[in-house]
Amino acid sequence: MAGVASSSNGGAPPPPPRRRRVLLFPLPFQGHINPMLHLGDALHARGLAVTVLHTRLNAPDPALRRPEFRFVPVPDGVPRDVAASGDVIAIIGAMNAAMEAEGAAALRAVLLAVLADEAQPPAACIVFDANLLAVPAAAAVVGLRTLVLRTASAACFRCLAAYPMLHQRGYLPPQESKLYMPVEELPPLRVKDLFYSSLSNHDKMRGLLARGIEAVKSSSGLVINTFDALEAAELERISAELNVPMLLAPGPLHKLSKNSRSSTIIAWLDKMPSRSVLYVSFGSLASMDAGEFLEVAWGLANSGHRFLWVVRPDSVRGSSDGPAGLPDGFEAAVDDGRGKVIRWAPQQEVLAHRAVGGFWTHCGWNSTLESIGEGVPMICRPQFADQMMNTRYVVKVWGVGLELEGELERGRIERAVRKLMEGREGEEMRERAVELKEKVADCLKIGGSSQIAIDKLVNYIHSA
Ligand SMILES: O=c1ccn([C@@H]2O[C@H](COP(=O)(O)OP(=O)(O)O[C@H]3O[C@H](CO)[C@@H](O)[C@H](O)[C@H]3O)[C@@H](O)[C@H]2O)c(=O)[nH]1
Repeated sequence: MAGVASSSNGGAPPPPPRRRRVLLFPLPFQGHINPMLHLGDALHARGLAVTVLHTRLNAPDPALRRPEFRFVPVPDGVPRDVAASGDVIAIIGAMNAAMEAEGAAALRAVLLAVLADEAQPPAACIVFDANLLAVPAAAAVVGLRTLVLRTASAACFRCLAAYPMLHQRGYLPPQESKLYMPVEELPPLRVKDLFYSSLSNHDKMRGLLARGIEAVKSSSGLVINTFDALEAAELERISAELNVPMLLAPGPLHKLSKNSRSSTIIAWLDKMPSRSVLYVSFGSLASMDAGEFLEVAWGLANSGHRFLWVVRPDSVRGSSDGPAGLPDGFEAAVDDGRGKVIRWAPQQEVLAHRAVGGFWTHCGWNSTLESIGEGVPMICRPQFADQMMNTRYVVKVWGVGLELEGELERGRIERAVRKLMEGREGEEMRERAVELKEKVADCLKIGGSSQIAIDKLVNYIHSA
């Protein structure tokens, strides 16, 4: 009976389980840092201490830092010219080469120092981004268990695991004449939806992927930022086809985080009617040329709809010195206050705002999940990597968006905006998006699939 059983400590309640610590190591890009920090928020909320390793490149923005986490720098060794090139595959390659040098000595030294920190609870494992290839060997040497976080979809992981097969069977590299050919092994994808790299980076990409898959198989488990109701079939196929020790889908991770940012842009949205604003943003990496930028500006202005457009300082190729200039006459065309151009948005808060009725996105996986999580339908304009396959799922599988294909041209943009914001088709997409939002809410409830996945992860961490 509780409270009366005798015990060797004289009837005192048993001590609480020893607090444990989890180490997180994201890749130095916003789209990878955000989900890792959100995972950290969810684990911290379950009582775990969190230490975030970061390279010079991925030192999280001060606005994203959490006072309750510890942040520890790791030397990345990426030469400045490579870092400045913006070539993601080259940056990852240089980082892995430098980190793996001398048996990953620098990373091992950091891990040993972190493990030796007696002011912190004992470290139980490291969750690392799938692309950081030096981690498994370094963690093994210091006796730390590993888990891999994939920040893209389950469908994307499946596609990457199939990369050798896609080459052997002639789907890749993609040929112009076969772009619309279905990939029978990976429905509903077509050749044009596949993740592939430019030919110049092809061998690096192949090596990176092969080792990334090995890292998953040799770790204790794989965490994918997705949720069961969204990608049930893809998750099942991963379980059946790949020998992954533990597969967890606790997403959408941003919904497990209570971290929110305020901004003057929210006050602007507060003044707008419900569902009247199109939010336009292409993530943290995608860019366009000056001609396309002009077409986007006029397409938005001519649509007659309200919009909030994120133009990063490096959004227009060849203009990294400052924000791209808006075309003459543009501001006058929207001077009724219906358009706003900003350099960066608190995106999750913007998408959650009742005034936002649509999202024109590049379909990075975080943006896709953030839109789905708020029931906001999308105009999809993918550029590279997994964005084409995310678009395919948004349009064909979930029916919550339309694709803007072909050359970026103002008339085409205007028509797409009108279709989403005022057409019957757009309304149907919005209804389906709201249904998906409800599924997100279900998976986040106590007993929901995402919460169960986090429970399993916490149990695993405590099992050390
Ligand atoms: O003004 C902005 C623009 C973006 N974001 C945030 O930045 C992140 C962007 O992530 P994502 O939408 O995934 O785009 P990318 O930055 O392009 O992400 C890279 O990483 C993703 C996850 O692996 C991949 O799906 C993408 O293709 C890849 O380009 C999201 O959390 C956004 O909320 C803001 O907060 N404010």
